[in-house]
Amino acid sequence: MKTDIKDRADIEQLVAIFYGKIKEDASISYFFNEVAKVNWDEHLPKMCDFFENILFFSGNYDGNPMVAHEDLHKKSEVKGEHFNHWNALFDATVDELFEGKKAEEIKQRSVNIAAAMMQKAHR
Ligand code: HEM
Repeated sequence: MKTDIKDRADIEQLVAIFYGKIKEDASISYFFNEVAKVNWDEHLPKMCDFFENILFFSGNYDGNPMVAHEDLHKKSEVKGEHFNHWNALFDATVDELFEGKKAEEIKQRSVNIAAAMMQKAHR
């Protein structure tokens, strides 16, 4: 039976599996591998900090995702369809692994953040 997201270890599992898919994804891996040339060993722990802060108020994330994505968008246009695909992959991964209030919350918050990023990039 699936359980809810309960701690950092669960977030690490979610992030590892989700970005495993992103790395291989035909439509959005390009932004990470070619445009930003992301260092995955740094990016994944940062994403865990980000999600842990959202779900459990851990206070360990102090970056600015809006600015990071505006910069990315200036280098290569991130379209609505890319964000929709990111969210679809994210939701599918959460649903594969977890079930419960925190699982619903992380999906909803991510859709809202994606919408805000999208609006900022295309205003
Ligand atoms: C098509 C959609 C997206 C693409 C292509 C994308 C791509 C990227 C890339 C390439 C970076 C690394 C930037 C760098 O280090 O130079 C990044 C950072 C990040 N992304 Fe996204 N992203 C997407 C959607 C999202 C969404 C929806 C969220 C939040 C729910 C998110 C959260 C973050 C965070 C927290 C960082 C780290 C920012 C920092 O503190 O440096 N991303 N993203």
